[in-house]
Amino acid sequence: MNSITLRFQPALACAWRVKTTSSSRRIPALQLRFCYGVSSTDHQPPVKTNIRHYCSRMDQGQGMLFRQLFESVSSTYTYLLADTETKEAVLIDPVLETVDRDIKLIDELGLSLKIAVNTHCHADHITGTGLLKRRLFGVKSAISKHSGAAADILLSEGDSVNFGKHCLNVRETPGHTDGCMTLVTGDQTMAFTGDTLLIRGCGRTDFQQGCSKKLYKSVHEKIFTLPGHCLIYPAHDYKGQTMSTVDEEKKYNPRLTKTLEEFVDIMKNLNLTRPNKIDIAVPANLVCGLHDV
Ligand SMILES: N[C@@H](CCC(=O)N[C@@H](CSS)C(=O)NCC(=O)O)C(=O)O
Ligand SMILES: [Fe+2]
Repeated sequence: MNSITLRFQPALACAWRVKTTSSSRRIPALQLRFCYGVSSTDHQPPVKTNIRHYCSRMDQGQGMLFRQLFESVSSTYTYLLADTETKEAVLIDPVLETVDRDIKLIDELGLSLKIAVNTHCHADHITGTGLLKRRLFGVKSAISKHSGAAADILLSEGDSVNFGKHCLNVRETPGHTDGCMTLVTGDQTMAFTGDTLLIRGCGRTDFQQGCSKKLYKSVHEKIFTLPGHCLIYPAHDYKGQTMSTVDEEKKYNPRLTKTLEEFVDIMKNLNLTRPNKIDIAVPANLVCGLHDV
């Protein structure tokens, strides 16, 4: 019997589990992932495991809706945030292939998507931003002004993305790319770190404008200075982990706990393969993803 896990996580609960007798059973519009997932230790090839770290977030009575969504081909997290009163919503890092899922959820929840924001110009997948703008009236795209990409809103340090009474504050965190940003909720309880800080890892620095020294400085000065309890939500996870905290990463991140010199050396020797889609994703993402859609 296969166990499949819905990677669509409501704010108050952990992941839902569904038992089925067939691996081909389909549940439309929700992301399914087999319990036998992919995991690896740092720098090691993936191995099969049934380990899952589920995401949970206590309702803090602040009137903010939050959903973490997963795209399994590129292992990308997309985040939906909204003001529960005004219904204004923001999507962080939407993926082209999951735009239908995102629109369906936005409709079901009665939300009005205002802004689709990318934490950086992604190299491994095409952003869903351009298609969302075509499909939903009034949506604006946003990205860092240092990314070199076109968007309706070009963000820089100290800017904020507002939705209802909530906001995301921009912290520039270059290193993986020049235009990487970390988006921090107004109350500093959540940080969307893109590829700058991954759970127990970090973004690679061997292409685009990658620079390991810059990344180290960004993490230490702009992320590790947030409150220790601040939740970390990255753009990717390849091991089934869904969230972390500033304190946890300061203590256990196998790369960022090292000295700068050791970190630079680790990053030089990652020996990762080039992302499969880099040659189509980067040019597409420089024009909001609307590249031969
Ligand atoms: N194999 C994947 C690409 C995986 C990869 O390179 N991930 C990036 C983030 S997407 S730009 C990364 O920074 N990884 C860091 C790490 O330590 O894994 C593909 O072909 O798409
Ligand atoms: Fe990236």
